[in-house]
Amino acid sequence: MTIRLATRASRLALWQTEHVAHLLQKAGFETEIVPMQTTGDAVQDRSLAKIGSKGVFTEELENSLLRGETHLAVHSAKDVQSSIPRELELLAFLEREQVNDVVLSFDENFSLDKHGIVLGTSSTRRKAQLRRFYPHAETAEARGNLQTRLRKLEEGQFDALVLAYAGVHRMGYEHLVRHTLPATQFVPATGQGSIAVECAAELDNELKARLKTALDHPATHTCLLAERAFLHTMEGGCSIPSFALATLHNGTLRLHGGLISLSGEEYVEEIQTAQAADAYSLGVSVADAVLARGGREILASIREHRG
Ligand SMILES: NCc1[nH]cc(CCC(=O)O)c1CC(=O)O
Repeated sequence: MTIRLATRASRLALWQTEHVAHLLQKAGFETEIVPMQTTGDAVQDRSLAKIGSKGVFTEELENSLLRGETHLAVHSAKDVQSSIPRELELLAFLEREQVNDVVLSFDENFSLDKHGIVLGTSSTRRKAQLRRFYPHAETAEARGNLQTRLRKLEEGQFDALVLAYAGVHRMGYEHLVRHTLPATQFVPATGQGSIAVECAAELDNELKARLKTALDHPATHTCLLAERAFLHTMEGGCSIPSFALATLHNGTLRLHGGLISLSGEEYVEEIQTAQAADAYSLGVSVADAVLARGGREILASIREHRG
């Protein structure tokens, strides 16, 4: 049978969807890739925090699932909103790769320690983390897909670009990496480095099970459950500077989550562990602790700032 795959049309999205198609073909399925434009692709002149975070990269793909035009939608797990409609289901998370953020520059001698450097990023989390850990650096808006951002870097709109290693690796830009930011400090966004596969809840159960077997990486799935429960409990979506990274070792799940103010001054982090079976409640518990220990005030000041 032919599985129709909904995807954004960016090069990164197509790479990720081809990867999914390849795994499905190995499991005996035929595949057809159906690229589409999303609001997030169309609106390039405003930061994501300003267009709103609710599914700007996913909604059009989800509508195609709901209309039955495609069987699966392929997303960067990071771009999937923390709660999805009941008619849809997150079926699989592909094995996660290196989760770190990295700094890219055409200048081989680029150093983060230099004064007056300008770093391109469109993420509120990265801006806030840079303000906290590299206060002498300036940040500049860098919206658009990876190719657009690299073009802006090449044009000299900033000295370096901060990106997820996962996308840099998938696009073959590793030769431009000058720094790997430690994930203990620049804790990544929920889901960074994994690919999420979504389907309509009403898709045939036996087909769902076969697709899940072909695609899902159970350890990654467990980590993402905890991170997504954290994000959901934080009530802030992807436009607030929250971060969460779960790791699984010998059945023990560890979740490092937190929230940082836009200025980088206020910082609340929490690390807890639990059994893998309790992934969801671990995410809720870490978020509750962050909110109780000052996170609520940070969220309120971010909302006030946005107006
Ligand atoms: N928000 C855009 C986005 N969504 C997923 C990735 C990278 C790939 C990944 O994290 O899986 C990126 C680019 C970036 O943050 O540098």
